[in-house]
Amino acid sequence: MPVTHTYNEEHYCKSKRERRNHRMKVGFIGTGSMGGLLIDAFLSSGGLLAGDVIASNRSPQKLARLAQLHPGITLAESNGETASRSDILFLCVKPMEFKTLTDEIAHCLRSEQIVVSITSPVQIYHLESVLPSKIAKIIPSITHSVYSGTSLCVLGSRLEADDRTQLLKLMSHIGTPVEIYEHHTRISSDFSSCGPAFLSYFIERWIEAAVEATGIDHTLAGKLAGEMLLGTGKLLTEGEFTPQQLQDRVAVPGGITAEALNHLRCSLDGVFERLIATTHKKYDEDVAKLDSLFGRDGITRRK
Ligand SMILES: NC(=O)C1=CN([C@@H]2O[C@H](COP(=O)(O)OP(=O)(O)OC[C@H]3O[C@@H](n4cnc5c(N)ncnc54)[C@H](OP(=O)(O)O)[C@@H]3O)[C@@H](O)[C@H]2O)C=CC1
Ligand SMILES: O=C(O)[C@@H]1CCC=N1
Repeated sequence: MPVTHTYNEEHYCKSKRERRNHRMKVGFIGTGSMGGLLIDAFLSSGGLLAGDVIASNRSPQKLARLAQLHPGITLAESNGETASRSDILFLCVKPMEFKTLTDEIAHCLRSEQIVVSITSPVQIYHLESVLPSKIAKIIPSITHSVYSGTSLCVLGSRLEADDRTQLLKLMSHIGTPVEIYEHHTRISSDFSSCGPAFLSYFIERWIEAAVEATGIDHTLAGKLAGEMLLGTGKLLTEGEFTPQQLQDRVAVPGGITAEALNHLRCSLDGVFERLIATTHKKYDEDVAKLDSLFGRDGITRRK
């Protein structure tokens, strides 16, 4: 694909030696909820220095707030500038905003750069069909704001071993990167990035019922629930318990937990099957809309 460099081309197309010595620049287009969170987390974890970051956003107010929070980051004049100056470029806009954005920045990108989509329905084949760069999809999680949780990594066909190492190393500053098959993006993301919302809903309903039934203080119930979730997470990861083993350890035969688990088994029958059907239906609809936006001609959909 022919590539035209519009932004100060000579300055940024460095010789190989210069490139080896220069610090990696990481760009973010879209500094809303998730783009902003990623910048915050990379900077506060020490994964990136302020001077490594360049960002642009559609509305300038969010960028101004970001600059106040993180003096030293570069605010680009345009998405094209962010694109052309980044070694790794995170696209942090919503799915249906991708096509407009890729149309805008395609001519500013080069083959050695890595472009990362953080949204699940945008497929590697969508981006590889319109951008000259190496493409990855990395689905982050709100849990990265406390340097926790998994980031789901799908690596496109143009990435080389060094690129993979570089991306996984970067993501490991704010969470645990895990490589997945692209066809498992939705189900994996249900756990890692939607999961905090799903579990919070479960906890919220439980707390409300507890307050209503017993008069326990709402804040106290929230603290008990949060600490319990944290401990359960540790037992399932560091503690090497499986969910089944945890239930067996807590539910002594004939005890209260065993009785309550029997109740949950009946009450939750079919809930998770319907939850998965819901997320996958929405995902399939979004992929179909993106197929139409990006144009299916010449695109081979990989399963
Ligand atoms: N929230 C989460 O926990 C997770 C979200 N994601 C994914 O992240 C993506 C972004 O979500 P989120 O951050 O919540 O959404 P937001 O709406 O908060 O952020 C999107 C940002 O993109 C900006 N934007 C849109 N179009 C352009 C453009 N052409 N050029 C520059 N900036 C643009 C918007 O600017 P403006 O200020 O004008 O609105 C906005 O700031 C979604 O696809 C979501 O699925 C992935 C994992 C977890
Ligand atoms: O694109 C996604 O799947 C993510 C998960 C949470 C919100 N958006």
